[in-house]
Amino acid sequence: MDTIFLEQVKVQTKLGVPEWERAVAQTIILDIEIGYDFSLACQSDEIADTIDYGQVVGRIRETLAERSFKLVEALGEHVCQLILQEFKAKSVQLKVSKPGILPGLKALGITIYRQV
Ligand SMILES: Nc1nc2c(c(=O)[nH]1)N=C([C@H](O)[C@@H](O)CO)CN2
Repeated sequence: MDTIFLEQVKVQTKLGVPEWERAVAQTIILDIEIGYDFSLACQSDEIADTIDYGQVVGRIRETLAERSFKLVEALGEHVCQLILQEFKAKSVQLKVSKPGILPGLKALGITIYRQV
């Protein structure tokens, strides 16, 4: 499977189990691998034949600015479904990192894989 990767995408969103944590947006970091057959785009050289990664980042930032989640797991599922449904991706491998949450570690979070 061909993949498009987006590394260390910084996104502002309201995320956290306690209510106080969801009161203010915080920065989370996404690493995304999108599975898609872009062999047609390799031949045509047309953006219409692949997934426009700029559009993907824009939609993720837009939706996460509007939404609020308690769990990083729920946020991850939301992002995966957005990419699969809106961009017709075949699969999504996603890592969601929350930096600076616990003392003594750089970041924590989840990885999630979804495919159609
Ligand atoms: N498995 C998870 N554990 C925890 C989460 C989570 O989203 N998934 N979140 C929290 C809190 O939001 C914490 O990060 C800050 O108070 C705790 N555990």
